[in-house]
Amino acid sequence: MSDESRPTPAQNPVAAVIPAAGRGVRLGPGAPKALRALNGTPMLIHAVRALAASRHVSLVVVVAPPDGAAEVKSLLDAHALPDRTDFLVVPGGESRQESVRLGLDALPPQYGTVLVHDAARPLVPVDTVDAVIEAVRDGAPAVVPALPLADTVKEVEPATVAGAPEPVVATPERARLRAVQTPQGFDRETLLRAHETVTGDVTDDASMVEQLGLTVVAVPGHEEAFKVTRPLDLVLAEAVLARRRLNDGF
Ligand SMILES: Nc1ccn([C@@H]2O[C@H](COP(=O)(O)OP(=O)(O)OP(=O)(O)O)[C@@H](O)[C@H]2O)c(=O)n1
Ligand SMILES: C[C@](O)(CO)[C@H](O)COP(=O)(O)O
Repeated sequence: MSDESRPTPAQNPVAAVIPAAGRGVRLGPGAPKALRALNGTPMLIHAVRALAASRHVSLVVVVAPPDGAAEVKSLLDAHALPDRTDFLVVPGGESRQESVRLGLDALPPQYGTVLVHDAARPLVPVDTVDAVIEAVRDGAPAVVPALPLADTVKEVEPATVAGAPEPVVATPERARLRAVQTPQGFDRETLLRAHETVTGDVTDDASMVEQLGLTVVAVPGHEEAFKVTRPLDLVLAEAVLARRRLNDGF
């Protein structure tokens, strides 16, 4: 798209969909993961603030646990959030993919750029959010924040019995691999088409766009955008928040 035909930021506002309807099975027993506290504040509130910190994001759609929409609305009302951002809450579904689709269904028509961000990545820095938005506004139909890997990765023949040794079948060249984070950013029409067209299990939204045959681009991610998945991740998240408080001097 030429610079002249590209919509200005005012003509193309950004909405963020935050799927937060997961149970958090890998985190262990307790409340749905997004509602668990990090330093006394629900993980979801951290994630909402992280996205609303971008001055480009004017709407955040939270996809709540299926029977938790009223609770999530009360949580949003009870916590300080930027006045310039609008908030919507919708109930989620059985899978991440279904929850994202339910969030997309709630989007008003004026939003041409859409971010999809895991509530489980509560500490993503605003610079990462803005880098994704900028790449979409520069014309990419789909953008992911991504980091190089620190471990060597092996492809295995998965064991049929848990804990049994698994034959290694390949070692992909690590320099070409990236660990992909969120927010993932999209031209709205592309993301809607992907969700209408692609069936089957996927683990992120960008891979649905890849299945349409379109190019997805990666921009630098951030180590603080990690996903809170297992109990040790909670320890790391609280340590990051403590470090931020020290650096901010309060
Ligand atoms: N039915 C679902 C499942 C997941 N998610 C959301 O998708 C994001 C990434 O999912 P994940 O980290 O796997 O969360 P859970 O599904 O809660 O984790 P687990 O697989 O351990 O249960 C999370 O913000 C989660 O709330 C969702 O909105 N709806
Ligand atoms: C979308 C995602 O965070 C990109 O890394 C990831 O695929 C989500 O996986 P999960 O198993 O649903 O947590």
